[in-house]
Amino acid sequence: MPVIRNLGRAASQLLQSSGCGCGVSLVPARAIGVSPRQVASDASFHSVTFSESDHPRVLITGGLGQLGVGLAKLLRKRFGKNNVILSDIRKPADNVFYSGPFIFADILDYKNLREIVVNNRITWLFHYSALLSAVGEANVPLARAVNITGLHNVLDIAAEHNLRLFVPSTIGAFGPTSPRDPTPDLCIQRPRTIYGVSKVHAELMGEYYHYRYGLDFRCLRYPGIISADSQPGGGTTDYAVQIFHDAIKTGKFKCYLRPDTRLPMMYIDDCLKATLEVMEAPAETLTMRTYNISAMSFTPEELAQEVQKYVPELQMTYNVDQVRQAIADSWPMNFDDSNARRDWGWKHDYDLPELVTTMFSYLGSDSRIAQAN
Ligand SMILES: NC(=O)c1ccc[n+]([C@@H]2O[C@H](COP(=O)([O-])OP(=O)(O)OC[C@H]3O[C@@H](n4cnc5c(N)ncnc54)[C@H](O)[C@@H]3O)[C@@H](O)[C@H]2O)c1
Ligand SMILES: C[C@@H](O)[C@H](N)C(=O)O
Repeated sequence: MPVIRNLGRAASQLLQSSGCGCGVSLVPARAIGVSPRQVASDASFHSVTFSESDHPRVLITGGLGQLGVGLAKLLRKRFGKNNVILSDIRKPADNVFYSGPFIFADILDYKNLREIVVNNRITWLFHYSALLSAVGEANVPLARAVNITGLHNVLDIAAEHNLRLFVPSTIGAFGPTSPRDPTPDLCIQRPRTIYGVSKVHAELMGEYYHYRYGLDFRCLRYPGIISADSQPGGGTTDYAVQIFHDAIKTGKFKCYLRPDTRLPMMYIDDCLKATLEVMEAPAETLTMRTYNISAMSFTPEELAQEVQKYVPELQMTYNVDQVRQAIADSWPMNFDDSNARRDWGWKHDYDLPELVTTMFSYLGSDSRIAQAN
């Protein structure tokens, strides 16, 4: 690491002393200039007033997906409601809109994103916008735009404005030639989805900006995330959320992955806790900028067995979707997160039994569950 950091320093010193008079900056070139469009700070969202405090002022992009609303809730508890702005290109539900500041932000609109950061004096950015693995394969040009061009916009704005930037990566950043059981932080990464390719790109670009421009980039590779009060956005691990809803509603679940498909998974509270922890970790504790995090790993068959403790009559059938099966077969089965545990004390709270108990207690104990107990 120090070698690379020194390389970056040496390169900028070389440029600065080159005598070209071109005033080489440590931030990306397009980040220098004046935004032609300035809007009033409260023009497009409601009731945002920041109190003077040491708290970071946070922007979450792509915040209306499976993870963003929960993240906003956690961050608002910690930093104050008005210090956390949720954003997306979709219309928020009433309860989300009235729970704190919300703003329209399209990450493909560089100038607008920059205005939002400037006008709201943003200091931390959580970049959640993305097209996930399955929807990415269904629309590669859009996935490329959102996941790669959008990331470039975010990186430049973050570097220019000295933001602490969190970008989630994924188990999908690995591929069939990666070691799969377990998968360490540093190994071959040759994913075969546009989602995975874009996430490896994000990891590498973020780390490059860190060493080249001093950007405070932090990245966790999430497993498949399981949540009760938000729906997944079109990934390969979505079955592990849907099974709970279908078990309760119909007592039947048709799984699109083979029964023995093992993937790393995590309950949403652990995922969001890890995200906040890595953002708050002192920089000197981070020996890396991209970490695996892990909690549990299971197959559809094992999940069904655990669900059947609550819904014994659950009928699980399989109708394999070749696209998602091929993706899952190329992903890690178990994730090695020993570096996160060592460096900043990562520790998960939920294993499979606690996950299933928590999901059923959130989703309501209807007659099926009552009968089982
Ligand atoms: N959910 C998981 O299991 C999981 C696992 C690993 C990594 N991640 C990563 O975490 C992040 C959040 O995941 P999620 O599950 O909430 O995703 P999601 O698909 O549920 O939500 C993504 C959001 O991005 C928004 N978006 C799309 N195009 C946009 C644009 N041009 N500008 C702004 N927003 C745009 C969408 O409207 C959507 O609300 C993603 O980066 C994802 O790759 C998620
Ligand atoms: C694993 C993760 O990145 C996402 N849930 C997907 O399946 O695409």
